Amino acid sequence: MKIIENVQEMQQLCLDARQNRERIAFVPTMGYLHEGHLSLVRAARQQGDRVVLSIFVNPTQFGVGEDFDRYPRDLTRDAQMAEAEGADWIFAPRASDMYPQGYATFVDVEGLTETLCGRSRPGHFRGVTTVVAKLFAIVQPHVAYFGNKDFQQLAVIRRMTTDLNFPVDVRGLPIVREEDGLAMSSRNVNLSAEQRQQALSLYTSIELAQRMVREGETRSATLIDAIRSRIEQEPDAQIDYVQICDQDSLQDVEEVDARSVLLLAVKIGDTRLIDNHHFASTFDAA
Ligand SMILES: Nc1ncnc2c1ncn2[C@@H]1O[C@H](COP(=O)(O)OP(=O)(O)OP(=O)(O)O)[C@@H](O)[C@H]1O
Ligand SMILES: CC(C)(CO)[C@@H](O)C(=O)[O-]
Ligand code: BAL
Repeated sequence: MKIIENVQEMQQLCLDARQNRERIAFVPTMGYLHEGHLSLVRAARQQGDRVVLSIFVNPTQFGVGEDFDRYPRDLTRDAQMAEAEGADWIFAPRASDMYPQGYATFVDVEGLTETLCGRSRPGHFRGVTTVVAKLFAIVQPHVAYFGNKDFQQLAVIRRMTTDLNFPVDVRGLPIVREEDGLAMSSRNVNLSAEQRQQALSLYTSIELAQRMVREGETRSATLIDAIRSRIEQEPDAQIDYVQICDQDSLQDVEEVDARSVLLLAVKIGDTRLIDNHHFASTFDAA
C-alpha cells in the first residue's frame, strides 16, 4: 500500500489507472479509522481494482470554535488498518496543497443544506461539497462509498453528483454500531467513560421511538417529545436537534411513514454526536 501526499501525483496515478481500464473505488474519510470506515473499505475492495482511501481533516467544513484542532489524527495507525483491509492507495494531502494561496472556488448545494446540521453548522456543507468535488476530480473514482450515519451529508453529495454530472456511482452503506448500539464515530474517543455511557442515550432513544412506532404511534411531535425527554435525563447532554424528516426532501413530516427518517444531533459535553434511523425497517418488521 502506498501513501500519497501530493495532489498531482495522486491525480496522475488515478489517470493512469483509468487508462489501464482499472475500476477505481473510493472511500473519503477524515481518518482515525474505525469499523464504520473499514466496512466502506471492504465494500470498495469487492467492487474496485484500485481502492483509494482519502484521509483529510478538511478545514473548510469546520466553523470557528468547532473541534478542528481536537479532531483525532493518527496516520500510522490508519495506514496499518487500511492496509489490512486491502486498500491500495491512501491519499493524505496537506491543507496548504488542497487550498493553496489564492484558492477561491466553492461548491454550494442549496435547499438540503439549510436544515439539520446545515442550520447548526453554517458553512459546513459548503466545505464538505467543495472538498468532495475536489477529491472526485483528483481521484476520478468510478464508485464512491459513504456511510448512512451522515445521512444528510450523503443526500447533499448525491445532489451535487447529479447536478454537476460527476460520473461517479455514489453508494451509501449501513451504520456500524458498537456492541451496545452507540454509532461508531472518530469523535467517540473524546468522550470520558461517564460521557460514553451518556452517549448511549442517542441509541436508546432511537430504540424507544421504534418501539412506539411498532405500537402504533405515528405522530412525529409525540415521538420527538419522548426522545427529547429520554436524552435530557443525561446531565452532560445538550440537544442540537431531534427531527423526523422525509428521506428525500429532508423536510419535517408530521406523521411517520416508511419514507421517514429520525435524525439526531446531541452534544455530550464538548463532543457533538449524530445518529439516525430510517423507519422503513421499523414498518417492515411490524
Ligand atoms: N458508524 C459508521 N458506520 C458507517 N459509516 C460511517 C460510520 N461513521 C462514519 N462513517 C462514514 O465514514 C465516512 C467518513 O466519516 P468521518 O471520517 O467523518 O468519520 P466519523 O467517524 O463520522 O467522524 P465523526 O463522527 O467524528 O464526524 C463518512 O462517509 C461517514 O458517513
Ligand atoms: C466526506 C468527508 C470525507 C469530507 O471531508 C467528511 O465529511 C466525512 O468524513 O464524512
Ligand atoms: N462526518 C462529518 C464530518 C464532520 O463532522 O465534519
